[in-house]
Amino acid sequence: MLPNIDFTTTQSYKYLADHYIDIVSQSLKSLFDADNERFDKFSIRFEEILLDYSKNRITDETIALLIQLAKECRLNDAIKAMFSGEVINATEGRPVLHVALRNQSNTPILVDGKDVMPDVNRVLNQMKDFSEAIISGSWKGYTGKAITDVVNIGIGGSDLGPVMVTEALKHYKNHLNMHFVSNVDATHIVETLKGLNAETTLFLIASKTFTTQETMANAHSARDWFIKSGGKDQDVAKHFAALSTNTEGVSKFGIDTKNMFEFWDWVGGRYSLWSAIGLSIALSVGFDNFTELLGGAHAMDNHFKSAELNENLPAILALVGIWYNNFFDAETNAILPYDQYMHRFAAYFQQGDMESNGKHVDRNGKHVEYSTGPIIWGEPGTNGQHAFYQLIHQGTKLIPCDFIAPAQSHNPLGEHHAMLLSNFFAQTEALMNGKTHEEVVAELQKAGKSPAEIEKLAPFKEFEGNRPTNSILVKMITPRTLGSLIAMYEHKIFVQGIIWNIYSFDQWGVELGKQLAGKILPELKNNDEITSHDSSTNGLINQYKAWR
Ligand SMILES: O=P(O)(O)OC[C@H]1O[C@H](O)[C@H](O)[C@@H](O)[C@@H]1O
Repeated sequence: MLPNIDFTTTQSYKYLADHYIDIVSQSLKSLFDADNERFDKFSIRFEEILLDYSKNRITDETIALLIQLAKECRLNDAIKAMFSGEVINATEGRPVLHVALRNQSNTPILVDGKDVMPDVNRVLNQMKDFSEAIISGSWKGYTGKAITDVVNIGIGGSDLGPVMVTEALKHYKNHLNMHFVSNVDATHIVETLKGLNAETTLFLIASKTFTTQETMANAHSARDWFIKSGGKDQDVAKHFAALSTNTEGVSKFGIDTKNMFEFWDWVGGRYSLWSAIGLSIALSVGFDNFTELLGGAHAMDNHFKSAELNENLPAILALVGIWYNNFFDAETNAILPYDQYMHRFAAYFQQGDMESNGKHVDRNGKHVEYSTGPIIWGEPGTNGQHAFYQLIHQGTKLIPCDFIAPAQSHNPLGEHHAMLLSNFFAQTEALMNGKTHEEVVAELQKAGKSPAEIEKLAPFKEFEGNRPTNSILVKMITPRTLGSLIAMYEHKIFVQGIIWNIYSFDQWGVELGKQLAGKILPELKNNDEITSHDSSTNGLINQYKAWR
């Protein structure tokens, strides 16, 4: 059982509310001036990851109170409940065990009294054999040729994780061409299949439920394309594999269950890249690298379970996030990787975080009186700097940012990496220090501006500063480091969900739109005028019918 505590009724919450009044008037700059130890105090090293959270609007007292808050909300009991396979996803009646998928220590993890590890290891071995056969070319297509192209068909968690990781680890990629089709918009599959050869193409149908409309539609279209291109029904087995929990659905579709890579209902869709859903990753970078990715995540799991809260990366990130979300009323959190390979990282955690903690009902089924999950967004640096950083620096909204960068580039080329990293360092410094009126005036004087001009221009050129950031510097983006980073954010999301007293592992909010689309689809089959909805929806449907 998860604890069930309204965090706003705790002692520490009340202290934090008072403490906020104290902190809100202080500048980050003055906090640094007052404490030489600040970086050492507010940074944590884990393997080849350094989290510097000193550029946050916090003091020793803030952290102590936030840790007390986590304790009052019985975070440690919640962590134990997750790792021991308790049914913590209560509204779906399931345990939450993505940690079992990367449990390289192989310690037993029980679900209904049965150790899940033998099944986890069996599927990992199946993935190993299959990926090795495809990569080596010993697996032949229906005309005897080796596979050259892999198309993963899936959406949401069955797409975002594989896309994000295969992009982030592109440096480790082999000769296979990877493609990802998610959108039900035919453009996605049509454009992807252009130029592909059915004889050398492998389709992975990735769907936990094997009922998702978009994925099923794309899978059927892929199969039709395969048959039209010359493949026969009996050849499907050589070109289609399924990654799913739904054996019946898979065989109904016509995929031999020998080509099915199983996972289980205790793996949430947005936590599934570690499962059979990660087969496209194993194909793209090889099984050894996939194992390294799992190893990095497992190391982070162990850290999360055992490190004291003041040295615990996911816990600290979560608590500092709560500080802004619930005391400063920050609505969003930007994730800004200074690494081109990680260009889908923010998009990945849009689902990871927003589908997990975008909830307004607490664990008692009551409407919460406080703010829960933040809006997650972001783009890789430095591109973001030339697009939306203006608002982060000078807008009216407080946007806590996570800056992520590798010290070493996979592509050392001239001064590029030093230039990239100089931006990474400069941005967090600029956001913290800002630029005072005096500094602006001095600069304009130096540029030869007249006093009148200076007076006019100065307000626009000033920066208030005091904008908080976390810096996450890693040695290099390797499969292991990436695995650790992903697991770090997963556990951050978990900690926040525990404190907000919400269920982070269901996603009922995506159902209503699906249901209504299911009702509307038959109404689009003929040209009859539609009157069954509100006037806006009727008007839009009828205009669509007139124009199509
Ligand atoms: O893997 P599937 O069963 O096809 O589900 C794909 C996606 O569908 C839903 O919209 C869920 O909200 C997501 O969490 C899930 O990842």
